Amino acid sequence: MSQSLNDTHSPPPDRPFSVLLVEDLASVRAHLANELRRAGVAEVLEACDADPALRLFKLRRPDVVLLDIRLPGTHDGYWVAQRMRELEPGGWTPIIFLSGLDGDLDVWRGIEAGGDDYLVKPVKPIVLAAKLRAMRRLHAMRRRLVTLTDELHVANQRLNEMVEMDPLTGLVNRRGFDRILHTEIMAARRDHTPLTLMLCDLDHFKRFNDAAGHVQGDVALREVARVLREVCVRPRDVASRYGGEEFALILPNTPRAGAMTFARALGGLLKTRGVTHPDSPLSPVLTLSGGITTCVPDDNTSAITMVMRADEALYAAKAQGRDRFFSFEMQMDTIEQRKR
Ligand SMILES: Nc1nc2c(ncn2[C@@H]2O[C@H](COP(=O)(O)OP(=O)(O)OP(=O)(O)O)[C@@H](O)[C@H]2O)c(=O)[nH]1
Repeated sequence: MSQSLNDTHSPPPDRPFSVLLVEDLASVRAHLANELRRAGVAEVLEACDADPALRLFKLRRPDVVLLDIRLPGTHDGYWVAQRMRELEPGGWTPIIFLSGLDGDLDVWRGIEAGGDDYLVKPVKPIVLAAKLRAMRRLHAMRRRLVTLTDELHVANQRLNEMVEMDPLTGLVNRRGFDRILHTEIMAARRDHTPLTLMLCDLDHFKRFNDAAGHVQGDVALREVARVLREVCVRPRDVASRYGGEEFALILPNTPRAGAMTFARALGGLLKTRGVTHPDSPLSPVLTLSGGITTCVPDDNTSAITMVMRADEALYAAKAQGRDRFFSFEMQMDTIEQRKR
């Protein structure tokens, strides 16, 4: 929506009102320029034929164009109006045709070519002033509309962000996670690149809450979120709050070995932060366990299968003593080797 209105051709909002006057006869041009200034136009840009008119239009972005139909050279005013319209896709600078011709067909051709109004020469000052007033009014309304559209666009963007944001931690929430994981699976399938999903769960967090209280629990969750944001250094890495004290990391273009290095860095950084755990049988500071799955997605890969695999690996990490990361695929490889 904003794209169509707020095009690059829109003049800056606080610029004085300007008119581009395209007229080949110097005496008529001087007279009209004078009348325009008397009518309150701050800047009158003057051109005598097609090329300088288009150059000025591109460069100075006038608010209104007064355009003579008959111009010297090969191009007439209709042609100039069409080029002007092409130069501002989505934008709309009012164009008023000027001509000694007053046939109905000329009016028709002028409007067809992209004109908004038509003035027959010699132009009466009072008529010129009235048309300008009308165009200025339209111009002001359009500016207001552009501003409102911009505001609406910003508000919509903010709303979209809020819909996918977890309020406690500021991380992407479950809804955002679902969307992004789906997108990244499609991208990795297309590009044949490895995608890693890591589910992390804080260890003995119930005991944390029970001993320190929920408010301190929330503080700890925010600190964990900060750590996750810090380790997600690549632009497409995403840290999300999957639910409660569970977090999910989506790491595009990350093979198994890279995922393990990442997990070690994450566990190490969380320990360095040293969030005191008041009642953990494992460690004096908060720790987490993680389940990892890595694959180059194919037609059978879905968000559900990836989450199930990461969850299974997480369950194994918890069962084996917590404060560790397990990879679903590495576990599978080990099982396969044992079978042989
Ligand atoms: N403070 C706080 N606590 C939360 C929030 N969401 C979930 N929790 C708590 O996280 C705890 C999760 O407990 P469990 O699922 O039993 O897991 P755990 O105690 O961490 O045990 P393991 O995962 O087996 O190590 C519960 O006490 C929840 O109340 C939250 O937003 N804030």
